[in-house]
Amino acid sequence: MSRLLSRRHLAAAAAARRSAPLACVSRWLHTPSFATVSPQEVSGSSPAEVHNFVQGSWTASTNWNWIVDPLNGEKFIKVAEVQGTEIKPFVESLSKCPKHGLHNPLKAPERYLMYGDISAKAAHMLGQPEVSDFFAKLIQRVSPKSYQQALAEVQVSQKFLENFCGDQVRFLARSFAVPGNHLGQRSNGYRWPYGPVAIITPFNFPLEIPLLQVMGALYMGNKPVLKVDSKVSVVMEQMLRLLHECGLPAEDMDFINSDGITMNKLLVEANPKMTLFTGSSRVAEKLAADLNGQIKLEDAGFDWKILGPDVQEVDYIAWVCDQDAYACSGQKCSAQSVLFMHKNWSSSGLLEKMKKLSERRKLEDLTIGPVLTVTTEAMTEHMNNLLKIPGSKVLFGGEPLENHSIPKIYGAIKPTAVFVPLEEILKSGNFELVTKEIFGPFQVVTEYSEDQLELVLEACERMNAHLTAAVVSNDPLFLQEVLGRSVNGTTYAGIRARTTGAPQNHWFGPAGDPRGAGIGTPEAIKLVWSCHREIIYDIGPVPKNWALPSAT
Ligand SMILES: N[C@@H](CCC=O)C(=O)O
Repeated sequence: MSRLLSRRHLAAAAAARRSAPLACVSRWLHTPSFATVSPQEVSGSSPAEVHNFVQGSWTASTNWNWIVDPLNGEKFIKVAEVQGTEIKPFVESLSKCPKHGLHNPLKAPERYLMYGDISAKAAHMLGQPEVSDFFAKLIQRVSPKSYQQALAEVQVSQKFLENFCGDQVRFLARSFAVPGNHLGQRSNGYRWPYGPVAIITPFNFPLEIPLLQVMGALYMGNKPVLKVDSKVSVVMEQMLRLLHECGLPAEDMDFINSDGITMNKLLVEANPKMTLFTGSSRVAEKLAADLNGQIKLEDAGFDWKILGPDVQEVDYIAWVCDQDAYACSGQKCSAQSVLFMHKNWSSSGLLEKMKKLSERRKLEDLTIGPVLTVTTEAMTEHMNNLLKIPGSKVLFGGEPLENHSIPKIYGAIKPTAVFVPLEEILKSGNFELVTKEIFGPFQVVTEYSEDQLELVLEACERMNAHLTAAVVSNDPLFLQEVLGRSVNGTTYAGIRARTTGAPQNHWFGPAGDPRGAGIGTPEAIKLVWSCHREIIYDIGPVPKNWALPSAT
């Protein structure tokens, strides 16, 4: 089936190349060898197809789910979504993997080296300009963001793969030994896989999140089934083809497209030993209950930034605020949702500069664009609710984007900032509303005076998701105070602090929740994708003078 399908694909691709006009031919010439789509060619008249991969083969399904182009509403990608009645091969595939995994420190250790080699090849391939360009453009088609933002995602993924070349995968599974109490006894601590696992990832980082998580799972010896939001799964489908070309064994992981209900059914039936979920808190809580807590989460964040009393580098900080709140149209789980500004900044011109920067953003280059999970009406309604709070006002934005063909199901709004007084934010009737995460280009701004830092810290304490944060100050005592009394998992501190743009070398993940997952670093991989196993060797000899003790 696999060969058949991929041959069929290649034939179709070749036919497309042959019949294409000259401009298209040159685009196809630049399409990488593993690819079955061309980012420039995908359209209503030439739709892309996304398949599933299970038990070593590419498969279709009885049902195609059409994805619409977020920029014009045209049906442009059809995804073979597995139905509830079709999950058997996926259940069987996962159950083929034992709990002790495909490899572990005492079984098939050569596979750690194999994954070092696969990573080296994949890093090299992804580093080729035509390949990174291919992925950046494909990301742009399904999760509209500027070319630079899309490319950054590819570069983070490429560097991550470089980090785990050579011996670096086996070093992830480094064990330790502690001397025992008597001759022949010692304890060894090992990083052990979970075996069959599942990964569910969202639309906003179509490559970075699924790739980093799936590779981490594989490195530690697990067999994952991966489900990416169907709106963007074409990107990871193409990446999987690249990985196969780089030597990823076909049986090591499965790739499924389905709706949430079918995925839930699969999880309940296949019973993976660990599920990693990245996405909304609502779904996260449901999964945690359905899967009896066998889950790790990287859920939403109402991420905050505090500007300290020392006003400096206003232009730079305005630019970072603009990037943090509005790059990718605010659709990063790390996006700045609230800005606490010390009163010293009021006369610095910061807010005017932020307004000017937000006005540079335009749909043509996707520096602002469609919001995939919140409609324009919902964002406007949220803003109007905030405006009912005494003392609140629109600082800038607040209007729908104009002259576009973004379909109604998606949102389209100008970068928006709403001011709400700090005392009002803290009132119990308002707090939930003000700290509701809007996954779009939307932030709340407030101000605090010297004696109100307590209130700011109280607000941060009362929030219930603690992903990223920024403390913008070079005052060491201020930093110490704020950092010592907060919990966010990825916190930037200092005058250049930001909330977004964590590369592969910064742990990225929430803190303050025992289910919190991380992504990117060796620590994140070890924590999420392996558990501790201790083997206590006690091989003797039994002392010559040993005598039977009395009963205890
Ligand atoms: N690197 C991205 C987050 C990726 C999510 O897991 C950011 O910093 O916004």
